[in-house]
Amino acid sequence: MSLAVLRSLHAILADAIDDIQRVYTPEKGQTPNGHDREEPVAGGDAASYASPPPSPSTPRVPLDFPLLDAPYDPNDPAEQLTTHPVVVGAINRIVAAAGQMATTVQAPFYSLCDASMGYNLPSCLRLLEASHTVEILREAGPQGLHVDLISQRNGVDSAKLAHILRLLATHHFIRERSPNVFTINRISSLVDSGKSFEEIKKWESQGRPEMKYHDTNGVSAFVGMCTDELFKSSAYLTEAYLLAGTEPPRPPFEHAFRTDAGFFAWLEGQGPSASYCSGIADDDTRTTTKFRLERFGTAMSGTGSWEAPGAVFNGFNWRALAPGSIIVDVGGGIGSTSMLLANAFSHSSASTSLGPSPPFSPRGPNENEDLGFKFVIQDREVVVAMGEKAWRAKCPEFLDSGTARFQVHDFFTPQPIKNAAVFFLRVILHDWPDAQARHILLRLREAATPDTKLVLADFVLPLACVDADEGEPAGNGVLEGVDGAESMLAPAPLLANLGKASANAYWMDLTMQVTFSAQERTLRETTTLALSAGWKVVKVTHAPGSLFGHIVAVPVPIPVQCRARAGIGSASLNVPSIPSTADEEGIRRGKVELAVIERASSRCGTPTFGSRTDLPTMYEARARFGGGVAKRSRLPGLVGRPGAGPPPIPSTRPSILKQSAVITSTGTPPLKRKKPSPLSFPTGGRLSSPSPASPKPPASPRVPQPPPPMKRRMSLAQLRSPSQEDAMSPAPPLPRQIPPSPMSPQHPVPPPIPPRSLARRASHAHLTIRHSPTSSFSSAALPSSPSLPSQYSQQGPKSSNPAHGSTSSSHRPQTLSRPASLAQLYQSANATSHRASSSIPSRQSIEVPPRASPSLSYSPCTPATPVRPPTPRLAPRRASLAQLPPPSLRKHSGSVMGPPINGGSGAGIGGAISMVSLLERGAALNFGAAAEGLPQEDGESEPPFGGAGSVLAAAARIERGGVSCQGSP
Ligand SMILES: C[S@@+](CC[C@H](N)C(=O)[O-])C[C@H]1O[C@@H](n2cnc3c(N)ncnc32)[C@H](O)[C@@H]1O
Repeated sequence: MSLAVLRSLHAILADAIDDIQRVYTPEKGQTPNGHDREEPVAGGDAASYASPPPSPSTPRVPLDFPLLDAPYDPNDPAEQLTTHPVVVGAINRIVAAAGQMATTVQAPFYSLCDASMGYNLPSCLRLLEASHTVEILREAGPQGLHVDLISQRNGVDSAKLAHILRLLATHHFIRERSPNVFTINRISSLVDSGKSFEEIKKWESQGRPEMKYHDTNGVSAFVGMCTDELFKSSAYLTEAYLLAGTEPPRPPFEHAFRTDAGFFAWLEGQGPSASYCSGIADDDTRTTTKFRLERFGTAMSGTGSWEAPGAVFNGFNWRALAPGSIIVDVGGGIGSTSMLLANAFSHSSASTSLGPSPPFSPRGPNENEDLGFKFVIQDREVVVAMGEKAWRAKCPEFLDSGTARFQVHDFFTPQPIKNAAVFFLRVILHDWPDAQARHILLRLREAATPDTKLVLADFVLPLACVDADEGEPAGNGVLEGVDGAESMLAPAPLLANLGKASANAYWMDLTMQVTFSAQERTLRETTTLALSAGWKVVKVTHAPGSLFGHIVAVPVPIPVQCRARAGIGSASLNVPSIPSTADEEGIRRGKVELAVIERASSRCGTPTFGSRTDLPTMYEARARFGGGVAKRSRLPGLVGRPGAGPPPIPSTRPSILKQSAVITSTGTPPLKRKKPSPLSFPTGGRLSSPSPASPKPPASPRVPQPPPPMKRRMSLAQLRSPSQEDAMSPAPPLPRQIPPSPMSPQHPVPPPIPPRSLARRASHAHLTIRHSPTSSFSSAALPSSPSLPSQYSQQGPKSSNPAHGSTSSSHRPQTLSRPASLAQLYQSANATSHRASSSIPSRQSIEVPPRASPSLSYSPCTPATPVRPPTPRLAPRRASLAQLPPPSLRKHSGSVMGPPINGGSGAGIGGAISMVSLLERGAALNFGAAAEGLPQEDGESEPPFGGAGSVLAAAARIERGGVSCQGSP
């Protein structure tokens, strides 16, 4: 069965690559969408402005997919095509299938290593960003820079830096172009602030390191923040939830940074200083909370892009509202979403003041449309002041005309607007634990009329399995009648949530947990939560390619027990916010809730996760209708070029695939039809969600067109492009001969690939030495030079019997731990893969090491790779893990395990726990000495985290200050 699954995954990969190729090299006369080139018909439905007409900057085809080895260029037409919906869908399937495939075949222990030692990845990434190595490499140009020269500039020890950069290169974040010479690539170039290295150093010397992030797209700040305070916070998950025993648990962040001030209060300077780590000068501005606060603000500047462009318009049928309806933007921040809606549905006289128009003819709903909606944007005082200022500067007409107004309001207190048509909450609930979130919803329910709608905009986490009982009694019925609930992202054998392709939403979920004790929610969770506060969810909408959803709910009676639990009397809903239940438990719970709110209250003046920090320009507002271009990127050196069009924002990964209500290939019967939604809005409005029956959207390579939402589990075959083509890009298929799997015997023999290709992940590395059992050859005799001597080039006998390679441990291929050589192979494999384009290595390319041969199977270096003469040196052979008995593992784990090699998962940091901080502080060196002076953990001195194993106990000693390293995150 497993092989069958692998073949299915392989077919998904091949098919997805075909899809991409069709977009990048469409047939003559077609746009990359596969549409005939024609002007879209001006019309009234969503599809008509879902895609603007092709602009002069329409990419010329054929194109090739962007190179991993070249810097990211958002203005590159090939890069822009990556947001094409067919490409997005294909990418998702590739990421999901490849991730699942790798995890299926990889030795389980290595998967564990990838996850539990993956903490090295954010660590190295942080150093890359903080040492401004990306800027140094950008300035060095495409030839790259030797690590010694990088070291001379950024001051990081050259020998250490080489290994750090190599780990990053092994994970494809940078490139080792030749031995110890590194360049940036498509990924690391995103971290480029665009500032010159000298400039950054000058700011650092002036105590203004945050200047590096000013006027950037926020990626370098985001990476800095994630790999610093958020990474360290996550390491304390176990302390917070298991060992500390506090009720409710304090967020892991507070354990990591030894503060109870709350994340934002701490950022704002309350609580202990962040820079008391030994070895770091107290006045090093790079570790102060001021620096981190500034960095946070910049990091958040791009989070509006979580929401797929145009999603707010398709997430709710705004046109079904009565003219003059009142829309309350609860916790609306500076009112960015209201601004978009006001532009669309209220008098648009302000639009001229919003900046330049996009280069295509706008046909957004703001044209000739004035439904006279009124907007009330509620937030905390300090935010309201910021919002008013921003609107005054950009579109005072809306304020002057009364179309929009700001209102200071604490959403934990009774809602003052009693006649709202819509309460709109964008990324509010994800900031709060359930109790507080329920409280917010109850306050809105109190003020709702029978016709009031609640619209929640947040990530909607899918389950990792099929939600088979949705809507059925066994599933407790919460999803019964929820329009759109039956979506799933992928059929078997892929995970229902598209696995690794959806990772980002789950990263975000845990980030909300570790910083605020908050969370993203599944639809089931949100529906249950809403129901407990008197709201029945009736509809959920996702934009294609996004897990960010819009959830619509209508008022229903509040369950009695929820009124009691929340302190809401049965006679009146308008009650104090503290639970008034007389019993002790009620009082205790009330105090706990207040404590959570107080701890979190400091965030109210600060941009928080998901908040938009800029008002949209008219350009962006209109582009959002187009669904493809949202924000003018400020990527350094690459964007903002005169005349350059706006780059697309990177789309949120996951793609919702097209609906297909048929029996799946796995035999799943069609689920029964849901009851009609209680939302009785008339359909056919211009902003209604696209349906399969909608006219086909016009072609545009620049602005992706949304496929209809998928509602049913589909068969594997339907997952493939034809289903998407039906919906959005009816490209006449290329001669679509889906090749048989290259693994199958019938598959045509692909071009030969040199035997040195990294075709098989042998034990530990892709390096295999063929040696004779009788030979005394061992890696000890190998040169340790980063490059291989040419005489070691592929002279050895060809593998003839793959089985030979794995017969017994004594005949196992021996593996080497020579990072430079590994990198060299990586490079050659890279070259190979480029040559081979998208072909998947065939069996012919899989070199299973045979039994021994005294020769190495390496081929010569590519001409581009400078080869240094070998420096023979004794190199201890890294034993195959399988050869080592468990005690060796324990004793010599450091020498057994190599760094995770590509092909494994992303950096799982969940397992890092307190190890991280210990290693980070170098505290392990001092455990013994420090522990001597400490009281025993026998009750006399209680360990801070309730006692633990040795590492945790050591961590506890550090916490008590008993260890000489006073490290701090
Ligand atoms: C993640 S932001 C979302 C802002 C806005 N909805 C958006 O989409 O950009 C959360 C917002 O909740 C606001 N907030 C936090 N606590 C609040 C409270 N007790 N009452 C009202 N607003 C609050 C914050 O000030 C912040 O603007």
